Amino acid sequence: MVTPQDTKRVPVIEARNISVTKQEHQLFHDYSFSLYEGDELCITAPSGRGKTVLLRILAGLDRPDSGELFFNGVPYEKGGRAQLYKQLNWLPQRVSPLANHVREALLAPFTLHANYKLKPKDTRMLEALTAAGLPNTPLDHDTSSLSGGERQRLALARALLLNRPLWIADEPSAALDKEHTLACARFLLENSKTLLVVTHDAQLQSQIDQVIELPKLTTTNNTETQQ
Ligand SMILES: Nc1ncnc2c1ncn2[C@@H]1O[C@H](COP(=O)(O)OP(=O)(O)OP(=O)(O)O)[C@@H](O)[C@H]1O
Repeated sequence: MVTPQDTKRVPVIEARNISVTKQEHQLFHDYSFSLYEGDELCITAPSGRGKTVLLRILAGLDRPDSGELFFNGVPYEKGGRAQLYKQLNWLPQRVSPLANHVREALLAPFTLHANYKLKPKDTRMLEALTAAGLPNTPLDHDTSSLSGGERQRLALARALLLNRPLWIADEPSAALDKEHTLACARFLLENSKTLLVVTHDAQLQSQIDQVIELPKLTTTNNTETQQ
């Protein structure tokens, strides 16, 4: 939601007039979107409308067919994407444990040079697991034995350890029950400064400040508009 003050503020993430077609089906036409620092925003829409496609574009992982993306006013193509990657905790829909054991799974991002100095100690990792809803999980626990919901919570613990201000999460509660969904919402809200979530989950939506429905692309008089 854009307020009069927002006209002076620079969005953390801005998509300007993006268009995207997948398999001959246009998902976005001249679509614009802004996320401001401190926003807690949820995007919802019926299945297949393009929520994941949009999120991946905003997260700098895919490119639109046309249009521009900006991070703090800097075009993704001119350094904005690189700046975004330093600030972003990306929580994808399908979580990969990234390693055979919990400790290595949590440490995976810290093997990268950019994160190496932030490598957490065991005590910090155990605290993060507890905060993310996996208490009493040994660090040498085999990740292949984790359920889908436990994998999602492992990804939350990993994100917590990375300690970044901007969180983008795609269906973070997809494999969680009611109780864990509420805990997940609290966790996301407490640990992010700016939060963008895609979800169908009414319970998760109810916890988040703003909910926007992704507009449907309609065709009228040969003119396509995003409503
Ligand atoms: N890489 C791709 N190649 C071809 N088609 C794709 C690709 N990614 C997405 N699509 C198509 O784009 C459409 C939107 O996909 P997307 O995953 O964004 O939907 P969604 O709104 O997130 O749906 P859901 O709620 O079911 O996850 C779908 O029809 C999908 O098949």
